[in-house]
Amino acid sequence: MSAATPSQGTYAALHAASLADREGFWLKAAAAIDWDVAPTRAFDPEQGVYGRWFPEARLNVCRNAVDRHAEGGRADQAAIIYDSPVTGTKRTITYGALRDEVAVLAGILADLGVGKGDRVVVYMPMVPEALFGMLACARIGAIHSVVFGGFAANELAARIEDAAPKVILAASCGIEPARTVAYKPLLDAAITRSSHKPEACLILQRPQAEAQLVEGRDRDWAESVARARRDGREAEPVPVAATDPLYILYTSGTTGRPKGVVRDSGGTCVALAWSMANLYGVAPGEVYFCASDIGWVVGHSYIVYAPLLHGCTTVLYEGKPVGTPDAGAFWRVAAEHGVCTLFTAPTALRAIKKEDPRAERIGSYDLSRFRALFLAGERADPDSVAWAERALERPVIDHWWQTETGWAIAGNPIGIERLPVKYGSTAKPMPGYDLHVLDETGKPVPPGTMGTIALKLPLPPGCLPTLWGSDERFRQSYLSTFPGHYDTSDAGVVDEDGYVTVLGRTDDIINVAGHRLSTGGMEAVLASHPDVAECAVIGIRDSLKGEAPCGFVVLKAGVAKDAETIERELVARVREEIGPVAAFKLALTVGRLPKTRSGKILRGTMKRIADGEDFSMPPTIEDPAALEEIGESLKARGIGG
Ligand SMILES: CCC(=O)SCCNC(=O)CCNC(=O)[C@H](O)C(C)(C)COP(=O)(O)OP(=O)(O)OC[C@H]1O[C@@H](n2cnc3c(N)ncnc32)[C@H](O)[C@@H]1OP(=O)(O)O
Repeated sequence: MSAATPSQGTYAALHAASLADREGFWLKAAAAIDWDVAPTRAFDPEQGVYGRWFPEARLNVCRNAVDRHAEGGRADQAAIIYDSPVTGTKRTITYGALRDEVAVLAGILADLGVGKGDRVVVYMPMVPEALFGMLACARIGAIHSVVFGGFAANELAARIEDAAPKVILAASCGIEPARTVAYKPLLDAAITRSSHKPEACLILQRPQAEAQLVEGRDRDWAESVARARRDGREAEPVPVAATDPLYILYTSGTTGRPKGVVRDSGGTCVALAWSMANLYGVAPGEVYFCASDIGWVVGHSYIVYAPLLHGCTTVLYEGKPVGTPDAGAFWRVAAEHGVCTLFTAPTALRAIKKEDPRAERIGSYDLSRFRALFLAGERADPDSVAWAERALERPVIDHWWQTETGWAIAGNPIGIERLPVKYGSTAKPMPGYDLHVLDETGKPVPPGTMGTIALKLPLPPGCLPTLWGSDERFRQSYLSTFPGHYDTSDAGVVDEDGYVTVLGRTDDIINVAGHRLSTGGMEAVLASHPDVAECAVIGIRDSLKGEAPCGFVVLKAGVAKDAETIERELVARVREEIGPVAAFKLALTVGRLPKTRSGKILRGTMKRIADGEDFSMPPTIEDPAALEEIGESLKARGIGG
């Protein structure tokens, strides 16, 4: 069995080598993967939109993540530890058992007519069957598209419409600490709204809320598995091209439908296996705990694929950082399962810090095997990083990546060399990333100067090669602003030492509790209210969630309904249309929106006012009094200076 071992050399030497000798660097990393046809070259610049990784190679991702470990001495090692405080359940699934579960489910999918290249939507909470489903797709070369459970039917419908799945895997419900979320009515509504209809849905019935099955379309998961086992039905891994898609994961677009980020098979395996040893410093056989959700890219990469590709045990945690039952939950899990590395979002850390400011709960647990805490998903505030360092007495490492990249753009590769931590910075670019900070004309800015962070093409393995069904949208969205570069749409600086600091988005995306959300999408929902004439949504600073959305609405002339009722309706409407994950709780009725003389709404200045920051009056403002009115309406709700 091959498994990535940490690369020799310093960070600087490796990063330089990855750019100077792309072929040599990534072909060496590719040795960690079992190929059906091994790559003879790493990159073909002539294929795809900007080139493709491992163009002639073939492999099966599921075989690499499961079978080779089951057959290579890890059959009795835990592959997945499911720990669910919300249901009071714990379950350990060995690599041997995982192989069986996945092979049977893959057989069921194949019997439902799913084959190589077909799409399967997965709308499931954090249960082992969701992972079985993802891996079963990979086993037969089907493309999964997981949709986060906190999205409403409309968002699910948009994803079904775009991915056109043959089959949908779903659970009857998800379990939030305060309520059971019935998934099935959302699924049924989404299928009704979508013009594309799946041929079948496989429904995992959970006892907390069993679902009504639709005859002729829905099948019971447990019954299907029992039947397949009885019939000895299993599917073997199907080799696919390294360039074939492994999955599609949708992320908020600035306008209109969500963008289907495509992840390929070969590059993903190589990059993720490399990252486990070199970035996270984790060895095969160790226990890795990524406290995110399989609906996000972090969950795809570091709950499912990377730990399993690397022969680790992955912890699948169905709970929250606080309240299930307390702020010691993560430390309890880490101690109980012998976790070496925890990866979570800064918002989770802030929630723990708020409830247990003196970090007293940590002392109740044996964290002797715990080595490092990694943070990503949003900017990590220095206070929380310093708090965690003091409390854990371990490295706390912020790193930066995007749904599009699938793994870290910048980080502190403790498997190679531990770089000094600079609070607020995500350290240095990872191998393969040729990172530049550019001004609006595309010229590099001097160190320490803010600009847009752009990545010179090609992107390294594991990053998106395109958007599902639209090379043109991919080019327009990411490659057109700075020719020859991928535009991250994140603003930031690189300092004299090469440290990267990400400061915020350059588009209308906001980050709420580590969730990337489009303010444009929320504005569309507000504007659809019959009483709303115009609106603007901004992200305002939130001590817990990083940012929280705030909507300003101007009502149509002659509306008789009181503003408070309309504001309540608007909050409900966003929850209904986008989902609870939008965390849209604040709508403010104002007399007018501040605009430039050319009619552009001054969202940036409104945000500075809401965040209590100094601002200068934009010289092109139509009427300065409109900004004062925004300040007053915020102040009336206790927001801003
Ligand atoms: C690096 C590339 C990336 O950025 S990938 C994305 C990385 N981001 C993450 O991993 C997300 C990190 N955040 C979290 O895990 C959560 O926000 C944590 C910190 C645990 C807090 O969770 P919670 O208390 O539920 O707050 P929230 O803001 O997430 O939730 C808002 C409302 O949505 C609901 N919700 C949440 N998850 C689900 C779900 N799976 N199914 C159904 N509903 C869900 C929550 O219950 C909450 O609802 P409510 O408004 O309180 O009623």
